[in-house]
Amino acid sequence: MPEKELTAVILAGGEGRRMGGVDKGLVPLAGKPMIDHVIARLQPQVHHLLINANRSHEQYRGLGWPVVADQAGGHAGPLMGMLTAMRHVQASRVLIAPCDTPLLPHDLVCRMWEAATSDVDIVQARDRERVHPVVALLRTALADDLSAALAAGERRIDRWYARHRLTSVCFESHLAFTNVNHESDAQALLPLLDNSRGDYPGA
Ligand SMILES: Nc1nc2c(ncn2[C@@H]2O[C@H](COP(=O)(O)OP(=O)(O)OP(=O)(O)O)[C@@H](O)[C@H]2O)c(=O)[nH]1
Ligand SMILES: [Mg+2]
Repeated sequence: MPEKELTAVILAGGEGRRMGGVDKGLVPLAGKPMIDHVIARLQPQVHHLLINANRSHEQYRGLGWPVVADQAGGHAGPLMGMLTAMRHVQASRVLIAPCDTPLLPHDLVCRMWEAATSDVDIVQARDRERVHPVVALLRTALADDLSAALAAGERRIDRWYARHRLTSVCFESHLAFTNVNHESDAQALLPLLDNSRGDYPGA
């Protein structure tokens, strides 16, 4: 079981360029903002949620969770969202997830937590085909190291992860990490969204 104060930080700080510059977390999907689907998946699994966004703060706050902007502007990418998350959370680990993966596993947190042994700094999610590094459980004590890496120009998650004690947890369903990058991805997801048990067709 995760420690009492585990927080999930949902990264919604991107520019949504492949969708014409929209605020992806707020794009309507099956009648609610995309990030609401992510919240619905994560809320039962953690103790607190935090939304990391760089615009539309009023709307995000309206969803009922605190909202924090990136520590430094300039759209430095997901690593900057991760740094922001680490700086805002007191606990030793923080769970990170993107705002555009509405089908996250129901057992995400407990499986990631199990893998976060004392000799592991970073747990990332994977399926049988690929890793999903934006779904991760990070040791918050890495904040200074990440801050220095970002200041030195690092923007690649995989390269920063590789400098630390990293492990992966494999989830069976590749659909669980389906993410929305284009308008057509959102359409393709619609039939899967009402399957609340998480055993998706084709999984
Ligand atoms: N905090 C923060 N999060 C970011 C930033 N850039 C991307 N993200 C988040 O990282 C996750 C994965 O990013 P993408 O799927 O590339 O989303 P995006 O950058 O908004 O979209 P594109 O502009 O089309 O690449 C999403 O949850 C984004 O919100 C950033 O500069 N800051
Ligand atoms: Mg991007």
